[in-house]
Amino acid sequence: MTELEQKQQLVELAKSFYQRGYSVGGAGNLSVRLDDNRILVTPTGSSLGRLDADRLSVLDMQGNVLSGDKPSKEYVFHLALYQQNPKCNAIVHLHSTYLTALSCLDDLDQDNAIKAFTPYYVMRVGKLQVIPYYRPGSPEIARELSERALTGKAFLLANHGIVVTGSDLLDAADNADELEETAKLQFILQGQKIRYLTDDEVKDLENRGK
Ligand SMILES: O=C(CO)COP(=O)(O)O
Repeated sequence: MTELEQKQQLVELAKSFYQRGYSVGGAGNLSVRLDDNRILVTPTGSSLGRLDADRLSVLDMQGNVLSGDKPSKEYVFHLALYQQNPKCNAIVHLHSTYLTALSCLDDLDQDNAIKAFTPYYVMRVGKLQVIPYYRPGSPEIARELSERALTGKAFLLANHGIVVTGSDLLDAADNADELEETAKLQFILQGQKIRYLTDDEVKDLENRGK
């Protein structure tokens, strides 16, 4: 893909999140690893529904702005994940309704906030680690994520939202979709007796990939 195509794809996927109600107002941010260790990231305060490809921020790995508008206040955690995990090539951060609702619950299992009950959750995401609450934009979020960068693809920021990574932007977006749907199902099933996947069923899925 050319750089222009990568920018256009980011604008298109961000709009899709916005149109489906996965982000409202100026919430959420997306990024992609470009060549030469540069990162494309959404500008701070921008609506995911109204991005302009020409104004997306391009950063180097030290966080210097090479072109475009001022980057998302969360660019530090995006860079931390790229620096720590060479397989992470795209990141989606959303305040989508069901995952954010989940992030506000007390007593979540910090190692995995959603116990597997559908195969695609296992195949795409695997587990959902919880990051303690810090204010949006806090460098502490970057510190916590960099410590866990090699241990999973999805992280629930307590009282805030979700961070999902992928091998490219389509993969990260599909992972985010799957995760939001899984959180929605978990709320729909609340109070009912769920048949969780067994450890053997989970292992079988992990060995196959998606
Ligand atoms: O979702 C957000 C913070 O967590 C939005 O911040 P930015 O507009 O700076 O990207």
